[in-house]
Amino acid sequence: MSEDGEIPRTESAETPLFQSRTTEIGEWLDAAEGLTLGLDFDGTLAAIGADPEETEIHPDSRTAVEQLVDHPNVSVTVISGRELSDVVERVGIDGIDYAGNHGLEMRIDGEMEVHPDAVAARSAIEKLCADIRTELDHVPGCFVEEKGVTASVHFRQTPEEHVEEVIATVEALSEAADEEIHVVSGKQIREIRPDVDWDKGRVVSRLDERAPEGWRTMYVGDDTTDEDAFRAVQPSGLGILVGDRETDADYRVEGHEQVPSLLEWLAARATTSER
Ligand SMILES: O=P(O)(O)OC[C@H]1O[C@H](O[C@H]2O[C@H](CO)[C@@H](O)[C@H](O)[C@H]2O)[C@H](O)[C@@H](O)[C@@H]1O
Repeated sequence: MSEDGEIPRTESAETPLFQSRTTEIGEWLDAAEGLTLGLDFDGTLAAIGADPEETEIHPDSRTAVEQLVDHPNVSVTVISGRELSDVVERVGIDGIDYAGNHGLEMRIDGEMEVHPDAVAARSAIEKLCADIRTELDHVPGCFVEEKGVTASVHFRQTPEEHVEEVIATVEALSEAADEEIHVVSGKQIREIRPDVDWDKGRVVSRLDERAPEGWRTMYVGDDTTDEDAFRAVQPSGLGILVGDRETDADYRVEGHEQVPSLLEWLAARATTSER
């Protein structure tokens, strides 16, 4: 660690494995008064699969998060691209905070809130979903997940020769929509979002602002939409990528299979720490 308590950042191409740096990460944790922990859902707490309806939190991650919740100096928030009600149901842990639709919807301290500008665009998103469904009805494996204030167009199960058409259609129909709509890439999906300046990084910054003095923030996620959060935790926080690619995260674990042991390590460390 440097004298000001920050861990020196590395080039993204050489992001070190979390497991190889537990000593310095432990020191970083010990230097904090408390931990604000942000966790992505799909690809992090749960494995990526063909059907988003079938996705479940890994049972060992659930147990580790439940242990973290019991610690008074740890605050956990699950921050997902899924609709808030969906991610709350799939995680199902009381005593933590949740952000859905990349933070356009939040449940903090049990209080629900939805970004007002996103609410205003809801009907435009609804109409766009209907148009995409009609236009792409003939494409096998392509489906639209309506999430209220956003939507995801899935093509994980779509034959390669149709993928370009899916992406081009989503972009063209979004461009032609009555309201300003943004199309954002995710893992084998295109997300349709309202014109609201909000992302997972903004959620993390908000959590930072409400954390007690001296607390530090860690964020764990796998997707490109998690990069906003990795940047937002800098300079004093830590970002942990699930996977291996160019990233602004500080450390990485190889895959979602390693997330339970990362959380178990944190839970054990939080409990034994003298904070
Ligand atoms: O922010 P996240 O919690 O990671 O949510 C991002 C998106 O996750 C889901 O889609 C992804 O997972 C699916 C199930 O494993 C997979 O089939 C799909 O290809 C992935 O992109 C979810 O369905 C989306 O709504 C979320 O935006």
